[in-house]
Amino acid sequence: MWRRRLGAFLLRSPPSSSSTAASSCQHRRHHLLPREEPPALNRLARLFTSQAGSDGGNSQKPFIAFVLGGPGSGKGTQCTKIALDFGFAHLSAGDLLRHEIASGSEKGELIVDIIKEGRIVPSEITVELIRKAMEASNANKVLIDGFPRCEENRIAFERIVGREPDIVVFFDCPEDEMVKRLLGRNQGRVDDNIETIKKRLKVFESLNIPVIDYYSSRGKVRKINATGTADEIFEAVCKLFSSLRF
Ligand SMILES: Nc1ncnc2c1ncn2[C@@H]1O[C@H](COP(=O)(O)OP(=O)(O)OP(=O)(O)O)[C@@H](O)[C@H]1O
Ligand SMILES: Nc1ccn([C@@H]2O[C@H](COP(=O)(O)O)[C@@H](O)[C@H]2O)c(=O)n1
Ligand SMILES: [Mg+2]
Repeated sequence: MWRRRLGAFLLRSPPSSSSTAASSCQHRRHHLLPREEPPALNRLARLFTSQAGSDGGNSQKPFIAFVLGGPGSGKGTQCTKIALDFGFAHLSAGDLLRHEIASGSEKGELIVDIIKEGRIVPSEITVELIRKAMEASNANKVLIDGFPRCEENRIAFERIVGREPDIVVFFDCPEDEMVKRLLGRNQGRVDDNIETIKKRLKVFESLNIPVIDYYSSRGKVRKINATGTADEIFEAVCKLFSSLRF
């Protein structure tokens, strides 16, 4: 448990200020269960689910949701809410890369240059960070935010982790809205400037859309209209997650 908490503390984005009780999901499947279920309930839940136990024990394969969408479509914002309401571990590929930069490693120096250019970091690096984070979280349901960004990412994940996602959530947002949001983000990110944003939008169209098309052809994509307020979008997210069996 401590490993899960430490992992989550290190690897999750800080909760957004909009993640209030008022904005939490009206449809959520946890309404009848407290978030930290007592041990007896954990054991009972485990008997009735195909996945690992709700104490986070990941002795079986976790439920994996890839979360995709253009830059600024609101992936991080919605993942924070999903993690809170549905008990998912939230692993953001971008946050893991930024964490590597902050560590001062040699790899970090390479990564920061790539992020400034809006390009994609070599898949071996990103997948290894995700693999380790999944292991550290020991979670039975995981959101992998901002991954895979290209076919190379996708193939490397399948090879190294040995899994496909259970679902792919796609936040569909018009470009002008994404640009507006990114320019207003104000979190000191090296890629939140108009030059990098233009490059990221091109990379999204040319490399990420084909991955979404690939998963669509496999029936895994759940598209969500990402316009409107974060709370309005979360209503649609809640309908989706309440309908899932994990
Ligand atoms: N529905 C919304 N309406 C207006 N602003 C939003 C909405 N959702 C998120 N934002 C804001 O837009 C900015 C980008 O959101 P967020 O960081 O969640 O996007 P993202 O898809 O994770 O972007 P990136 O790919 O760059 O990490 C943030 O400042 C966030 O607070
Ligand atoms: N799979 C990924 C994810 C991210 N990157 C790089 O990080 C930048 C920021 O990512 P966000 O998810 O926080 O938007 C992104 O533009 C890429 O440069 C990556 O290479 N591979
Ligand atoms: Mg993000």
